Amino acid sequence: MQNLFDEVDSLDRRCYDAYGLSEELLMEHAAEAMAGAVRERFGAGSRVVIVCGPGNNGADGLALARLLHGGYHVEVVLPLEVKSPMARLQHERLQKLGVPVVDAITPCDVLVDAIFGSGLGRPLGSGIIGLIKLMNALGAFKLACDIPTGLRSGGSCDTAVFRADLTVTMGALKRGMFSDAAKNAVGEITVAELGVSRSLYEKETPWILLERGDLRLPLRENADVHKGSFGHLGVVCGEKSGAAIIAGKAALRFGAGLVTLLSNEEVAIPYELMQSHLRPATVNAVAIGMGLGQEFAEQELRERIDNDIPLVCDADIFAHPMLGELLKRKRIVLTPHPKEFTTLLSRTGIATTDVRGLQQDRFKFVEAFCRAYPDAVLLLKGANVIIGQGDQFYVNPHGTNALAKGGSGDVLSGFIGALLAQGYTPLDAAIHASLAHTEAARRFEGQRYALTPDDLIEGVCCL
Ligand SMILES: NC(=O)C1=CN([C@@H]2O[C@H](COP(=O)(O)OP(=O)(O)OC[C@H]3O[C@@H](n4cnc5c(N)ncnc54)[C@H](O)[C@@H]3O)[C@@H](O)[C@H]2O)[C@@H](O)CC1
Ligand SMILES: Nc1ncnc2c1ncn2[C@@H]1O[C@H](COP(=O)(O)OP(=O)(O)O)[C@@H](O)[C@H]1O
Ligand SMILES: [K+]
Repeated sequence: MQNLFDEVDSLDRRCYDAYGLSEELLMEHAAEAMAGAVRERFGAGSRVVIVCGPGNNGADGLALARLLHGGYHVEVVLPLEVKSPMARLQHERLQKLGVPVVDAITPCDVLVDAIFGSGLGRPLGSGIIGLIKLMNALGAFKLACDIPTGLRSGGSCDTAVFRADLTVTMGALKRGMFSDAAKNAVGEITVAELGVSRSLYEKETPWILLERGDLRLPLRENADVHKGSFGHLGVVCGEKSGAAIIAGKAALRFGAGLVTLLSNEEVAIPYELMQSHLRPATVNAVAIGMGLGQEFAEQELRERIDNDIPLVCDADIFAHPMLGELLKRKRIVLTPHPKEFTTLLSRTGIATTDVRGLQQDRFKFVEAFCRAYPDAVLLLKGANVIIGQGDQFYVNPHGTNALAKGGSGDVLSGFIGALLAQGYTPLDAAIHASLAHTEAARRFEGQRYALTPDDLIEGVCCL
């Protein structure tokens, strides 16, 4: 797990006020970290073009130019007037060293974006937009200083955004770098320590980035066990039975001792799953919503979930009349995709927004929902999954675009249901099922376009 911050200004200030460090010292460390990243990947003499903006992001770039000049063939491009005091100081130093400042970007091995960082405060002008498009079209290795230019701190992107291969971010990980839109821009991310170790630079934060190694599988440790030891998941099987079948198969594969599809009529299902009209007494967790449609009358549905067993709720449940009733429950995991989350937000009166508005401010909307429903666990799907409960938030950035296919979400619901049935808390079930889901996708050996729900289900066999 790593910490995520919505701003680092207060962390920088603590370096000055509590640790007695100076802005210049922090900047030298920032530049040295980028220089290290270049040296690791490119030999002396390689061509490095550094595009520097008016503020301290530009100043970082100018300091980088000083560090590399002599060993590398460095050129600096200054599309805007150098403004901040630190940028002016670094610029003067470059002039004394004779580092070439050029008007146009020429072919190079490394292209560094130090135009804007955390200070991007208004929309990019057309000149900078054109420049970023040109930079993105170049074949060089692309390094972003702190944050790719065009990515705003809330995680939304301007008309153009620098598409980095590597972002060297200063001091700590910023939450905005883990929005869905940011995933196109940030590339690999490394954190530069700025003169004190990260543990001293960072403070407590409610936002956590999940790492692949955080995954806790439902391993079977005791020998004297039977199928009943691993829970019984009921999957409500509605109009589109395929969705419930996928979830059921996923749950069985992820360790649930028994899985029963709760259906209204006889449906053809794989032989390893069971089927029942009523909820068997041993069912200790229920998955509901996937492919539900209009199949059940409210009373019929209520009968299937009428005690306080944990639920995982997906898909059609967010538009269902019973939503309000379900949200009163204590043990519930909600797994909307962005469109479904806009429905959830509007039906709960928290916000009226469309998918575009939601995606521009995913973190804020998740916080607002979790404030209003502190018992519920919310898992907002997307390129970077957000999981929240109360005032604790986690981001799972490990999914790939191979998951962008019908049925991937049904598999996730099945995995969550399996962990609920095996006794995980709703929050742990959401976290570890999500990590298993993304890990299974990453380990798939075929092309990204080829991953099917069955591949994901098979994928959890060998994590
Ligand atoms: N504060 C610190 O202690 C450290 C800061 N560092 C660097 O400093 C950066 C932040 O520096 P700044 O706060 O100067 O911010 P930036 O360098 O990101 O940009 C601020 C400048 O750009 C202008 N600007 C903002 N949006 C614009 C737009 N759309 N079009 C044209 N001009 C625009 C502002 O008026 C201001 O002059 C970080 O991203 C990081 O790279 C690092 O050196 C590490 C230490
Ligand atoms: N580009 C992507 N990168 C990473 N994960 C993705 C991407 N697109 C979709 N996913 C994941 O795939 C799943 C899709 O779920 P959902 O849209 O509910 O599908 P369905 O309802 O068809 O099963 C979610 O877990 C989501 O986070
Ligand atoms: K930048």
